[in-house]
Amino acid sequence: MVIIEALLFTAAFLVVKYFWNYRRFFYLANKVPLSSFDYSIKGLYKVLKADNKTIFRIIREGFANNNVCTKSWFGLFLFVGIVKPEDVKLVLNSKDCLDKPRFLKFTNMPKGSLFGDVEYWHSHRKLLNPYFGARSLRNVIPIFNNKVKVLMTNLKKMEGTGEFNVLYSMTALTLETIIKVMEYDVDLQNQKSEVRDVFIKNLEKFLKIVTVRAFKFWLHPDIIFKSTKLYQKQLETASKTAMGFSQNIIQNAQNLLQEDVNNNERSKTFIRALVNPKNGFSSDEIQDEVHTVVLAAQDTSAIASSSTLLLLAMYKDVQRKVVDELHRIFGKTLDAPYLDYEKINELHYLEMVINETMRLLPVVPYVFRENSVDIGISEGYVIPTGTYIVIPIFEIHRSKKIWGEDADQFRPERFEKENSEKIPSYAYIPFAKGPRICIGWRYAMLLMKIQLANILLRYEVDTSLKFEELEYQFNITMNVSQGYKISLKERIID
Ligand code: HEM
Repeated sequence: MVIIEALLFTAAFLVVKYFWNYRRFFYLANKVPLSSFDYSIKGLYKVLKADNKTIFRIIREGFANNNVCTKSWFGLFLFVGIVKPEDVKLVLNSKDCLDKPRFLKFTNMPKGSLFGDVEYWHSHRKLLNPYFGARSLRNVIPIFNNKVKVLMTNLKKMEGTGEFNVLYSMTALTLETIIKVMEYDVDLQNQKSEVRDVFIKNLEKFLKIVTVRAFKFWLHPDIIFKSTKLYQKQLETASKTAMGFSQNIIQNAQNLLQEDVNNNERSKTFIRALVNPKNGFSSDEIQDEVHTVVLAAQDTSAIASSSTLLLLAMYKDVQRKVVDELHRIFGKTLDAPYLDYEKINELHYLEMVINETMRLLPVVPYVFRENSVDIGISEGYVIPTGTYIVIPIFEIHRSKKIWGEDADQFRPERFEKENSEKIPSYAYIPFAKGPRICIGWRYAMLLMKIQLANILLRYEVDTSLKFEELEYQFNITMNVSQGYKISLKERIID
């Protein structure tokens, strides 16, 4: 009896001590408006059962009240979403908000520059930055052009066969391309679809597991997660994705590095820089960074280009304008010539279309930060230290307050020079912004423009899907649940 009393007393003491130590945190959190998330038993049961489609819906519902900031509690974890571009700007540029939330670190995603601690991130980002600048990227444009030609040969097989999910072809392309940029070769695009799609379907499953785990906080501790079937499934799916190639990529780069060392030159490619012992990265760090870049590059660009094709298939008038621009630049041809850096930069209307697509269908719908000091935002609210700050790109991109009554409509002309000048800074952030802006944004835009120019010159793209009927699911990235179903017909040039 005495022991139980002592235990109860200690437990009560620890609870009081916890709340006393965090009294400022709870005081400030209390002032932030509560989201419309359903905290009842029924609501929590819904989360317990949620699939990736429902998770997306639940997060969206949380922002329905349109406040400057909105909080949700998951146990003692405080999530605060911010929607005003000026607050987003403040957070994304603050040196005190560079970290990713602890809950993402529970997800066993590779701890490369995407999810690493700030110190770790800083050294990796510094090393990688020069290789993703405009000058260095000119060197990879030949790879992009070559890989897109392989894509075109493979798409020929789909011509006239009815609707198919173009995401699989796009993912095979982006995966092969990033691996080639890392100076290794895999032949995925030419594989039979059953072989090729194994990689892609496993990546999809892997990301679904990561998302489900991130949302179900009771699965965060490794000791619990590792005893679940989900963990076995995660290991199984990871080994069947591109992550299975990482050792070959690294080994190959180590061999190639010798050339740079012999010629006494700076490492020619980022993969050689990464494996260069002079830069002091451990083998685990190198492997995680390779996984990160492969994961970050492949799914994202494939979704963005598939989404663009899907919207162009729905909006034929816009497709016509893109093709007019292509004909103006390349002549009335079915076969795109080699696209160099200068030619790619002439594709202004195509760029507006890609921008408008990523506004309506942002590939990364939410980004997260954790603040190491209290952060004051609009209307006097203060986000207490240690909050998981949510930047809901999807909501910001669809906000009627920012974009007007037609915010839900596909209208690339918003990005015409004179109109885009009126878009508030940080209202359009498909690649995030600030010091942790997507390192691959230029890479992605160049590759997408080459792909789309090739496809749209040759094919008229069609779909039976309607924009208003699209449903979305959250797998860290955002996907259209129905798939990116399009059909291809050879274009008739008038
Ligand atoms: C359309 C394509 C892409 C989109 C929409 C996209 C979007 C994003 C976003 C929103 C972030 C910030 C994530 C966060 O702060 O939590 C990010 C980070 C990152 N992206 Fe991308 N990305 C794309 C393509 C790429 C490509 C092609 C690469 C590499 C070749 C890449 C590599 C990375 C890396 C390494 C980071 C982490 C940057 C850091 O924390 O410093 N991404 N991306």
